[in-house]
Order: sequence, then structure tokens, then C-alpha cells
Amino acid sequence: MALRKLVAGNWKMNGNRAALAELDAIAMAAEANGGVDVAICPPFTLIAPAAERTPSLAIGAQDCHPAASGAHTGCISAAMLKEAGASLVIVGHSERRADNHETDMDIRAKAEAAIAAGLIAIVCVGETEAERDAGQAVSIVEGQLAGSVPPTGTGYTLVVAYEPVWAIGTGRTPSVADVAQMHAALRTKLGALLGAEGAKVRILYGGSVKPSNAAELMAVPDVDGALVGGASLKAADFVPIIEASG
Ligand SMILES: O=C[C@H](O)COP(=O)(O)O
Repeated sequence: MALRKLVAGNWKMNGNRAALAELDAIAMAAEANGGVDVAICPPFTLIAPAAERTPSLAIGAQDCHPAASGAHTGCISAAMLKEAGASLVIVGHSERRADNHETDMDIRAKAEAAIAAGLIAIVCVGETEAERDAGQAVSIVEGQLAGSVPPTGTGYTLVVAYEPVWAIGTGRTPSVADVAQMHAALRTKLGALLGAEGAKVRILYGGSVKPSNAAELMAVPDVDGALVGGASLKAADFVPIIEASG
């Protein structure tokens, strides 16, 4: 079953108010490519101004706390993101798994909080280079998925992003065959975890997606879109990726 593609940009800790000017051309491209869902996930401070500037563009966050509120200095809840104008949130990005020692259980709790607040949760999984070299990529990623995905997730509330850690920001990508193998394994595992809903959950590929490789990656079976880092910062790079995904 071909699912509607989602192309999401993760600005990570980049951007300022001036950079929001990039959103104008991205929103125009999103409108012109009506068969593709497009989202941008800027830093927390830019969510509200981004949502106000381009109401037609889906705006997301890059993390949320699992609790609804409370004494958690420096953290932000899913409901706060929703109120600021976000409609989705990335959880379990490998940079947060590594830097903040987030576990699969933490990530599942964040995804559940996001869904409870009415956000779409983008749950990230991906192997390290050492794990791939050891022939463990599929089993590691399947394990992350089983631990991180909320059992109540549906095609409307949940997105999975497969991001090989070694492909992020490096200019390297897995072969098309390796992407196909991993996405097929994730699709099967989603079915085992979520039943019929597993077939409706979009599985994005992320890791050095750029205009020159987007069409090839987006044509792989069970690749239902892209999670784009560096190439989402400039409309000149991101718009061709949107166009290649239609
Ligand atoms: O969330 C996005 C990914 O980490 C990919 O980043 P990248 O496109 O800069 O490799």
C-alpha cells in the first residue's frame, strides 16, 4: 500500500528569526506539491513565529517531556508545543539518545505524551556503524522499534523515522538495497506490534538526504518520506526534495 509521503525538515539547533524567511518558499512548494505532506521542525523558540508566518505549513518540535507538567526545569511538554502551534514532534533522535542517554522506554513515554496531547509522534530508530558492520543493523533497529513505539499508535498518530547514525550529516547513505531491507523489516515489525494499523504508519528515511539522492531513496518500497537535517535549512535544497517525493 503506497502511503502519502511526509517530508519533514529537522533544523536541529540551527536557525533564528531571520531564517524563517526560508519558510515562505517551502510553504509555496508544499502547496504546489499537494500530494506530499511537508513539515519543518525548528528549535523551540521558533515554533510559534514559524506557525504564525506560514499557517499552511506543518510545524513540529524536536523533543518533548513525557510528563504533562511539573517540576522539570528546562523541559517542555507536548501540550505546550501544541499551544505554540506545533502539530508533530520528533522523539528519540539518535543525537538525543546519545547526548541525553534516552532509552527506548523514555522515548515511548514521550511518544505517548505527544499523542495524548494531539501531536503526531515521529519516533526515530537507527543503528550505529559498528552495529551495521557486525551484521546487527536489522535486529538492533527492530529492538528499538519494539521498545519505543506506543502500542496504541496508529497511522494518524505515529510516524517512524529510520536514520542510520553513521549516515547523519556525513554525506553517506546506505545502498538502496539496504534501505529496502530495513524498511521492509520495519513494516513487518510494525504489523506485529500494531496489527492492521502497522500498515498505515509512515516510515521515513533520514540521513544525508539531499536533492541529488532524494528521488532514488523515495522510490524505495516502504519509504514513505524523508527526515531531512542539513538540507532542510535552505529552501533551495529542501524544495527539490519535496518535488522529488511527489
Ligand atoms: O533528523 C535529521 C537527520 O538527523 C538527518 O540529518 P542530515 O540530513 O543532516 O544527515
